[in-house]
Amino acid sequence: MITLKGVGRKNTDMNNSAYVKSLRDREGLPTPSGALAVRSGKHMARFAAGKFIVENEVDGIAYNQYHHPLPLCMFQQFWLETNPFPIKSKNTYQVGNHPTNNIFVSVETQTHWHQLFASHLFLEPSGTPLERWTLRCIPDAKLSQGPEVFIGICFSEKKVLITGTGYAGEIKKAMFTIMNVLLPQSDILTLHSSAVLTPSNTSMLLLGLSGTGKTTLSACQSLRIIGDDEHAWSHDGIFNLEGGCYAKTINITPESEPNIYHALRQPAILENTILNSQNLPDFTDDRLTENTRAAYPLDHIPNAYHQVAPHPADIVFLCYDLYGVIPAVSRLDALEALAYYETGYTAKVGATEAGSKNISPVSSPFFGLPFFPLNKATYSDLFAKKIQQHQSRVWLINTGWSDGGINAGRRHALSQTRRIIQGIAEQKLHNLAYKRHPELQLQYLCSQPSFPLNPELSPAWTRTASFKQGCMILNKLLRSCKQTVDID
Ligand SMILES: Nc1ncnc2c1ncn2[C@@H]1O[C@H](COP(=O)(O)OP(=O)(O)O)[C@@H](O)[C@H]1O
Ligand SMILES: C=C(OP(=O)(O)O)C(=O)O
Ligand SMILES: [Mn+2]
Repeated sequence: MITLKGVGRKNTDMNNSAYVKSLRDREGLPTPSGALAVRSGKHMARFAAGKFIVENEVDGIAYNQYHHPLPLCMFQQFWLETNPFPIKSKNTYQVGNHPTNNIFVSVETQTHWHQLFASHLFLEPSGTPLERWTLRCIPDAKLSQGPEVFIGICFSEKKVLITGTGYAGEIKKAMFTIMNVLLPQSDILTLHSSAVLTPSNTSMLLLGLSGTGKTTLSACQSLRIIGDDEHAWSHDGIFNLEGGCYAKTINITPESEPNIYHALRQPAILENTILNSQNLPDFTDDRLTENTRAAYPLDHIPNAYHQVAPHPADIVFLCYDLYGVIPAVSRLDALEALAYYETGYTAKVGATEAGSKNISPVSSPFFGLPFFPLNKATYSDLFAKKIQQHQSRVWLINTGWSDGGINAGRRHALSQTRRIIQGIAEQKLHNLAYKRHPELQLQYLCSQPSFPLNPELSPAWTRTASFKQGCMILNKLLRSCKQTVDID
């Protein structure tokens, strides 16, 4: 019998049972820390092109390259086609850590490890749900007339169907997409962000597309993690939609990211990490994928905060700037904040989306367009209203490339970014000296003895043609922020 240590306090029974059954059925291997190493199969990244939403069921869906319309009868047919596949495991969870603004989802999986994933990422039911959904995940199913990978959402029958992919991230992101449709109907803004509680008992949100640092920066020694990826902002504060984290593990070390590294213990899942002959994970090995992932309950991070948190005093946009034109940290006024929120300039990094192996600049409104299916005005208007109502300060942090950009510069150091986040949380950045950006007009923090920054935009760099070219592209994006433009 396998003994369990360090199990988080939620979903404990389900965690234990799915973990043990997964090992029993040889779905994965136990690593020395007790984490379960599994492989997701051919697809090891989110399928960006493949989500379908049944048509004519919800007002305001903006169908685009991420969300395609599907007739109800097709969805029903696909569902029936998965009936012959044995369901190994079934359990019900809550999505949304709020007594009333939540939904219940019954998760049916073909493997125990996908159920274990659901038990880490979702919550034990305790509230009163707005709706009750069913999610079926059958990686082995090949639909007769469907695409190779199918992620379908049907609002009338409250069903989600995932076939053709075993990448566990699809499970959580499908539920996120549903929450992004349901909650705004009650004036609740949903955000692709991590969230932390600051020492002054306010919350801080960190919005960003995949790879910009949400998970890493939320797992920090001095701030309390609320969640690493999906949050909602309601009239009573900020709450996590999830109950666990889904962290990238490539090149992780106990020194670089101690909280996350130590969270990789029983019954965490390691997805697509290669093990050595002693079953020890080799986090440097990217032969399977660079997008190696770990899923674990929120309680695996010390001092996690499980309540509805106070309204955010500070909101940070994390941007992975390839051009090196965005300074380490800038403060945005309300108009700038809205423009950057609607534009979501950043880069796609690290193969989180299938097909995006190389880094490319992208505009992804709300820092996550693939998960926000409603008309853009829904999210923009709510964002504008909330920051105005709660007087939240908005910051833009570049976690990407500094002076010289990706071709000639270096990435902003994680230690410096952490120091900036800490400075914001402790309200130490307000009274420092700022400069006006020569091309983007932002007010950015300059290096000063009480808060050294290395590098700051150097005058030599700002005079170059490359700098001006990068700024021109970004300015164009910001001006055309009403429409999505892929600029690669
Ligand atoms: N300055 C920086 N800020 C944040 N992350 C950084 C920085 N420099 C390097 N990184 C690395 O970038 C990755 C960010 O990934 P992650 O936190 O998982 O992003 P997200 O949760 O937004 O998808 C991590 O591997 C982290 O170590
Ligand atoms: C799981 C994901 O989240 P992130 O990469 O933002 O952590 C994803 O985008 O597929
Ligand atoms: Mn993340």
